[in-house]
Amino acid sequence: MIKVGIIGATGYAGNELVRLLLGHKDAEIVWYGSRSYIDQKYADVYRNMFQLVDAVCMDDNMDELAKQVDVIFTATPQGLCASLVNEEILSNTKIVDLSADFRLKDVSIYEQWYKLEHKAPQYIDEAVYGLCEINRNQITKKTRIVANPGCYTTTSILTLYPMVKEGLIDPDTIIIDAKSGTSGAGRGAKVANLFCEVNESMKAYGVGTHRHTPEIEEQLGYACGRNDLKLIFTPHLVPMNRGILVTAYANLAKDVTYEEVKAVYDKYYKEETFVRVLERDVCPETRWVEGSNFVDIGFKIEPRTHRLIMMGALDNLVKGAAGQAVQNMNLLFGLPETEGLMAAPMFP
Ligand SMILES: NC(=O)C1=CN([C@@H]2O[C@H](COP(=O)(O)OP(=O)(O)OC[C@H]3O[C@@H](n4cnc5c(N)ncnc54)[C@H](OP(=O)(O)O)[C@@H]3O)[C@@H](O)[C@H]2O)C=CC1
Ligand SMILES: CC(=O)N[C@@H](CCC(=O)OP(=O)(O)O)C(=O)O
Repeated sequence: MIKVGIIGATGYAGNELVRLLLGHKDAEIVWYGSRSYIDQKYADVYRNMFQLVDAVCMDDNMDELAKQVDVIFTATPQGLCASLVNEEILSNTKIVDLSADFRLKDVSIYEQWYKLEHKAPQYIDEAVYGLCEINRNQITKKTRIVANPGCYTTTSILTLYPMVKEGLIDPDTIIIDAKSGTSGAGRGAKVANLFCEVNESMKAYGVGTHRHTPEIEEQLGYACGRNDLKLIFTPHLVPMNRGILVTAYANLAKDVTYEEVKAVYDKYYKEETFVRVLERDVCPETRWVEGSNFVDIGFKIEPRTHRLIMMGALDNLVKGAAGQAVQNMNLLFGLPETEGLMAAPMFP
């Protein structure tokens, strides 16, 4: 049994980790970390766990936790994991960090976009960017830190990656329009996320400045061998609980047919359990992936403007956070990658 500790178990991503790990046959949660609910029963914070979880919440003492568990998930705000991690911890356990602390390889870009001083830059190089479908060979029993990609970035990169990698689109013309449900903003109380502020409305935010922009640029830059790739990423907040929908646009680099584009997507994803390339003219919808670890992808060639329109949908709390983190844990311990993750999407 893999012993698991979760720092940030009382957040939305943390609760989703708990839900998924309860159904995992090789993992046992032994530490429900919290800042605000220490000594309170976890099931009193999240009543969906009534009679399923007896444990009380513990503090975020990562040094102590590292001695007790095989893997720690940090589902905490940006900067916290980097401020806690040290060599002794990493000699005792593995870390899957759901925040962005180890995602960007250039610390100055992290500090510029996150407006935070990075407290552990010495671990950035060894951390593996845990986008499993692309980097699974780098995630092994020897890996100590996995930087779990974010929700917008997972959707955007998986949707665009084959097209960029195979040169079907001009990467300098990429525009990503993304939409997220409100759980993407976390459970913490913020006026902007109150019911009346979000319900019956939609808005763009972080326009031209959203911190996921350099993460997508870096990863798609690797795909086309460029370290200067720039693109436009515009997120929107929509009044639903879960889900990310990405619609991405780019100029075609050459004339292509539907069959040629489909063949490229199939080349990368036909064998991937969690990436579903949809049938011709079917557009992904968040409702068809909700509660699951699937990413649905569709596309349309737009001949009038010689562009390709690429679409992707996933559940921000599952493939966009906790599900991908469990997928990474499975890889770290040599388990079947799909263990604990094969629940079908729920509907309605
Ligand atoms: N929500 C999403 O869709 C996604 C989230 N992520 C990332 O996952 C991480 C968690 O996000 P999310 O669950 O939404 O956030 P929440 O705000 O819902 O939860 C944050 C968690 O971190 C804990 N926490 C906050 N501050 C501290 C601190 N100083 N020390 C210890 N624990 C602390 C909170 O504890 P308590 O409640 O007890 O105070 C809570 O458990 C973030 O880095 C986020 O960017 C990534 C992809 C998607
Ligand atoms: C709707 C909403 O507010 N979403 C969050 C991003 C989700 C997230 O969790 O961020 P990471 O992927 O960086 O971990 C935001 O835009 O800041």
